[in-house]
Amino acid sequence: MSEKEETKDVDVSTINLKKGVKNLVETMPKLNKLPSDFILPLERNPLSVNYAQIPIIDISGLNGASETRDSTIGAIASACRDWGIFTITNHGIEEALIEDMMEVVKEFFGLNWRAKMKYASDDVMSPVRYGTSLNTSKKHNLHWRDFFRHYGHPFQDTFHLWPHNPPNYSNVAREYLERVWKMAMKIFEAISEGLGLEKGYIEECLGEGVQILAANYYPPCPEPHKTLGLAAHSDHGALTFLTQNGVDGLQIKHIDQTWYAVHHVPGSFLVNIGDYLEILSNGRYKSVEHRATVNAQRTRISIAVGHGPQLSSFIGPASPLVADNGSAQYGPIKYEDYIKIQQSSTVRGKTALLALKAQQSELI
Ligand SMILES: O=C(O)CCC(=O)C(=O)O
Ligand SMILES: [Fe+2]
Repeated sequence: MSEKEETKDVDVSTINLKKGVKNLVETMPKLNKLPSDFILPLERNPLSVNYAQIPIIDISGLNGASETRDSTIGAIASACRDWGIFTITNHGIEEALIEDMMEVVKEFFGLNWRAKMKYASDDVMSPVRYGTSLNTSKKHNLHWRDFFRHYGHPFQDTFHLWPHNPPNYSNVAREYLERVWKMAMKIFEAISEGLGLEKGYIEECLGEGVQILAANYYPPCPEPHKTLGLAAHSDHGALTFLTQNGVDGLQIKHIDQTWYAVHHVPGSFLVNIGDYLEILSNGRYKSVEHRATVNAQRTRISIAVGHGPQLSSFIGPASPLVADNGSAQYGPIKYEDYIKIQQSSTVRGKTALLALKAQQSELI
């Protein structure tokens, strides 16, 4: 290849980009240079960071005798305070179900682009949504990711809208999401108790609640050190449960402001704190900023399931925790409005939450 060809930018039209990065790498198998739209202003090579030693918690202790239960609640409370992310093991969801879920997600992404584009939407609140990058309706640096999202619990509202292809997708996803929801409620009980609240406090705040599944597909990338699969952000809900296909790529920004890579232990879930839990705890626990890196060799697939309050509810700190702190640090805001603000921004990080906090401090 001549010098000129090597330095030439790859021209990828907007139309082609809307079909996603999976389609891009498949239609341009010789692509060895990252198209300039994907180059992100990164301070340093995102692939050069160290692994974090995040806490690993055996949550079967929550079903044990009171001493074991208390020490498990204590471990969860410390992990929430010190890390905002932890690994849970012995959670009771069979590995076979997690593998089946990964398989149907993989099959969904394997459909041709026309089948997936049926679910394409620029509306961030669309109950079922396929897309690429962050927000294709707005101009911004692109990310090396295709995604597919839909609501889970409460199932009666959207189950009929989930994909019918692959044929077993909706049944497998339903079983998976029901089990993850139950597991999340158990952890919310532990977190409530760890915060000194009644056991059922958080679950009650959630009302009917909302569960959102995000499946992310990161194909091999020609220059992975110049871009990201997903830019730094925090999740808007209370807790997100993440599993992946055996390929690492998640990174977190620790309290010391350093980025660390996170290893996923097969069969476990990574659990991370989102903005709603930071708000509810009146800032005792902080949502963890995280991002996804990509690599040159292997496709990475992750499945993240977020849990938050029902969309119509007004969110704010738990009153017993406001009494302790003296004043409410955040909100109130309708949860649905918060999601719209957070999801529509092309500059992520924790900007939405910081704006909510700043707004509140002006009122105090
Ligand atoms: O792929 C990952 O590891 C992160 C996914 C994520 O942060 C999300 O879907 O919100
Ligand atoms: Fe996330």
